[in-house]
Amino acid sequence: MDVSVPRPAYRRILLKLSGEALMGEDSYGINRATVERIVAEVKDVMVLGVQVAIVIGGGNIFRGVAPAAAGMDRATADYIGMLATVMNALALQDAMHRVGLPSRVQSALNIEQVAEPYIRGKAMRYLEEGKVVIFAAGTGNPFFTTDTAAALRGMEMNVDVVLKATKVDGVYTDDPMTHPDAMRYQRLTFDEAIIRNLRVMDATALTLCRDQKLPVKVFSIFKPGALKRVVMGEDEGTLVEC
Ligand SMILES: Nc1ncnc2c1ncn2[C@@H]1O[C@H](COP(=O)(O)OP(=O)(O)OP(=O)(O)O)[C@@H](O)[C@H]1O
Ligand SMILES: O=c1ccn([C@@H]2O[C@H](COP(=O)(O)O)[C@@H](O)[C@H]2O)c(=O)[nH]1
Repeated sequence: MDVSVPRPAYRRILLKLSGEALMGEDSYGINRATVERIVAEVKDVMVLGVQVAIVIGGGNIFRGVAPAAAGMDRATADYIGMLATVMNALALQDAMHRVGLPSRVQSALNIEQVAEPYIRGKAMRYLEEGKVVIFAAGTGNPFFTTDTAAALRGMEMNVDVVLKATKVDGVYTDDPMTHPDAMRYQRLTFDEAIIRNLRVMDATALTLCRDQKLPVKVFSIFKPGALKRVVMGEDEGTLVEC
């Protein structure tokens, strides 16, 4: 009889949390119950000994390319978008603190009264100490996205995988929100995702991950227990790899 306990498939992960995932059923902002549920899911994988770094999006508050930003200088709109991710990061950290999950926020924009600056070595040490590191303000540069920040920080942190937690349960042949007949891939290559313009993740992020051979798993953060199933290597979401 095999009594071995199943072990996580990954030692260190970069979880990209869509800002919109924090809205829950609301149409805007941060839904407290939703944040608490996501934090509980993160805690479930931390107790398995998995090191967790998070890049948080800002789409629930502000997007540089959204209609709300129309007419604005693009770089200014993007800085507003990055500041939105800082708000999400603080809300996430607060919820982690309330359940005793140690975490640190590091910001790519200098905002030292609010969050530590991004320092790679320090972030690595926090991960080794079992703290969640939440990366805020994306890459710190306008004209980028938090998906690209996830690829970048994932590479810098030497993670095993980028887990893109979003509203849909994987990569589809077309946007499933607008094409209900679209089919989900179980796995596909970066080149296929880029050539077919499957916009679940932006092309810059996909290219970075492809070049560094960093796999990406796309899954739904709204599906209870999905994060743990992904971490345990179970069949969940879509794997994008070389
Ligand atoms: N081929 C595709 N397969 C799956 N999803 C797709 C595809 N094309 C477009 N999408 C859309 O991509 C979206 C993923 O975006 P998500 O909300 O995670 O965006 P984000 O910009 O990373 O996050 P944020 O909400 O923080 O701005 C899904 O809502 C989905 O509707
Ligand atoms: O590196 C970055 C990351 C983000 N932005 C701006 O922030 C918003 C919100 O990020 P999402 O990835 O859409 O969640 C984004 O639309 C950009 O305006 C940025 O400029 N640089």
